[in-house]
Amino acid sequence: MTADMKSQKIAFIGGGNMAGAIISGLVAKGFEKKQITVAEPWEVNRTKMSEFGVNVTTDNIEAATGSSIIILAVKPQVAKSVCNELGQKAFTSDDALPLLVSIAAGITMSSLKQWSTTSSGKSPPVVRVMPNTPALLGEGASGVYAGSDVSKAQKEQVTALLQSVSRSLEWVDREELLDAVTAVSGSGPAYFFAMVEHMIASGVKLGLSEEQATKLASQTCLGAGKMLVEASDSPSQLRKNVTSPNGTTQAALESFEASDFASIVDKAVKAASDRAEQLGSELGKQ
Ligand SMILES: NC(=O)C1=CN([C@@H]2O[C@H](COP(=O)(O)OP(=O)(O)OC[C@H]3O[C@@H](n4cnc5c(N)ncnc54)[C@H](OP(=O)(O)O)[C@@H]3O)[C@@H](O)[C@H]2O)C=CC1
Ligand SMILES: O=C(O)[C@@H]1CCC=N1
Repeated sequence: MTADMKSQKIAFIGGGNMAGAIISGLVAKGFEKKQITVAEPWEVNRTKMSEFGVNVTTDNIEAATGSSIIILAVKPQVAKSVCNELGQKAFTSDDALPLLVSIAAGITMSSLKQWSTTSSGKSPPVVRVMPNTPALLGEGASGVYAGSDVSKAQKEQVTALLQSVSRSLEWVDREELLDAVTAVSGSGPAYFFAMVEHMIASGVKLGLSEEQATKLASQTCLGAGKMLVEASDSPSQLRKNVTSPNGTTQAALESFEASDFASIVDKAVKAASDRAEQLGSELGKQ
């Protein structure tokens, strides 16, 4: 972490799953616990957040006031009311407004800026980030898009923040590409969890104990993931390396293909991307 980041006050508005994953990663990477404040209405989540040693409050304005970076970590459906509240009550200084970093799926930069406009007509610089829950272990993948009024220093701060929790950090130059990021890596962990759930169920049907099947399938997912990231071979070559001619893997892959595996995955990823776009347009009209 840079010395500059150590002096920044960072507020999270919403202390749920994704905020918890990011905060856990930040604390593990040496961010000062006292530089982070989480505003969260639900006591159960406040207790979880306070276990990280960070400041916790129920008051969004208290968390946001004096912070140079405000991370909007509420559900998309709540983003408008929170932004309105920040614009009207937290962004009162005539000085430069803090950086608003939204992780909400689909919610567009123009909605975020419009909703958080102050009474004097100013809106904060906004960065949209699409992280994922492996941030919890410092193994996240994040996509980022910055508005044109975000300074170079602010981009560097966002990079430092996200690099602490993400192995892969991709800046995109068109906002709509964040819907693709959401569909591939934001929602992506759930696809692998679902695949492992099915593999465990199949292993149990074939006679393994649940514990054995869980350990074998989970470690296989981890091992394959590490090979994808660390080996120089492409995913396709790695698949070929496992697939002996007329062997067991070929039998399994042919079964996948008989159900049009590529089309199943393509439709699912497109559905996630479409839903992100739809959330942005539906909620943007409110
Ligand atoms: N989960 C994931 O894998 C990912 C999520 N995201 C995005 O992150 C955002 C948060 O998702 P996630 O963490 O899963 O959701 P959660 O519901 O777990 O967290 C949101 C938290 O915000 C709280 N909240 C509700 N209203 C307010 C308010 N007015 N002020 C402050 N806090 C409030 C909620 O409290 P309560 O429960 O009491 O309503 C809840 O604890 C979403 O916009 C999502 O699109 C992005 C990438 C991945
Ligand atoms: O399911 C969702 O809408 C959020 C965004 C990406 C992952 N979870």
